[in-house]
Amino acid sequence: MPHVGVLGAGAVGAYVGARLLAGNVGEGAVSDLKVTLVGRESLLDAVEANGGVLVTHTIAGERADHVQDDHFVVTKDVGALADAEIILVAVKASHTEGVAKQLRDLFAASPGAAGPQRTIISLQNGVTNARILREIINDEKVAVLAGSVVFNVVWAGADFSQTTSGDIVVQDGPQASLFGRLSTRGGIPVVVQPDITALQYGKLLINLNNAVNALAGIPILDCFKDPGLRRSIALSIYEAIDVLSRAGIPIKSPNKSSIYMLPRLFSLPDCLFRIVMPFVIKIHPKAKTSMLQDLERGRTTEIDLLNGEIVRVAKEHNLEEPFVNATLVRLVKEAESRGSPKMDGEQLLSLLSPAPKAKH
Ligand SMILES: CC(C)(CO)C(=O)C(=O)O
Repeated sequence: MPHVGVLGAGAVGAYVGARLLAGNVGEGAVSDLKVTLVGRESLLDAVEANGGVLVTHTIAGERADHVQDDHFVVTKDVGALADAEIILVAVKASHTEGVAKQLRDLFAASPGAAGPQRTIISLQNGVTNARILREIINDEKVAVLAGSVVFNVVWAGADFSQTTSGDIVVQDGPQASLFGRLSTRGGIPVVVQPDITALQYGKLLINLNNAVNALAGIPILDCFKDPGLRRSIALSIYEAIDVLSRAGIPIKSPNKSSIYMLPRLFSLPDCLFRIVMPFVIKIHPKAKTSMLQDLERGRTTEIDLLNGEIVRVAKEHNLEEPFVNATLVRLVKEAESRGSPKMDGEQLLSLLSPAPKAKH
């Protein structure tokens, strides 16, 4: 019976864990599965208040599955992952180093508890997590695979709803195909690829909309109705593509549409945007980016690893500071202490246009 652990069972982590169970336990299941969700007190409380049941809604709403806690464990204790063959890391990118140290110590204290091989799959936003986990854990019996979740999840109580379409992409390696099979049976298709770095940068470009969404403070669909907010997203993506290409970093789309089309799509006038958008991605009216959800929960965001990564790459390659993304980093950092400023498109666009240089 495979044991899959989720370390950082927030919106995405608990959703993926619950979908694995929905597709792989009970009547007609091909394999039996044990899932351990390591999360915060709020998850434990929500599951208890819901009679030990987790509910998941897939994007089209065609499936609402209930999984009972005789199939899973929810806990705050990382030690519960000692015998997990596969550990999905879904903590915020700012916590990667901390959990890597916890896992390193756990594995050192329980060698062999999960058999000859452990696999860690990073399901986090950003491009550096798998490397950090690999470097800190530094154990030849532990494979660390990069991964990327290309959809959004909104969490309320013990209810987890997938609110945009998209798959999971995972770097090939030990147990990647087992995870892929389990997840696909649970209704989340997994694409396994030998190297996913270019795809991770592609996902990062999609994630640049998180900052605009967080500053607007409204659901993604409402955000996309404002041409100024759409233009702000387009500007940040154009600028990022420019920085990454000048730095020689390849970019590949993690979904079916071309990543280079994305800023053009966001620059379309309302009437065209409304026609084209549904062909690119399905979005539920409740969808809010993880960055806005973080601001609403009073947490620090992943801004440094998203728009901040573009600023970092520019600096590393001695390029001019990317004004739009640097400004978004500054504004989101201010919002982390004050809450979302709930800007409209015109307000945000005016801040994203550099002041004209003084004439001598
Ligand atoms: C909404 C989505 C899918 C893309 O920005 C996301 O990854 C997030 O919320 O972090």
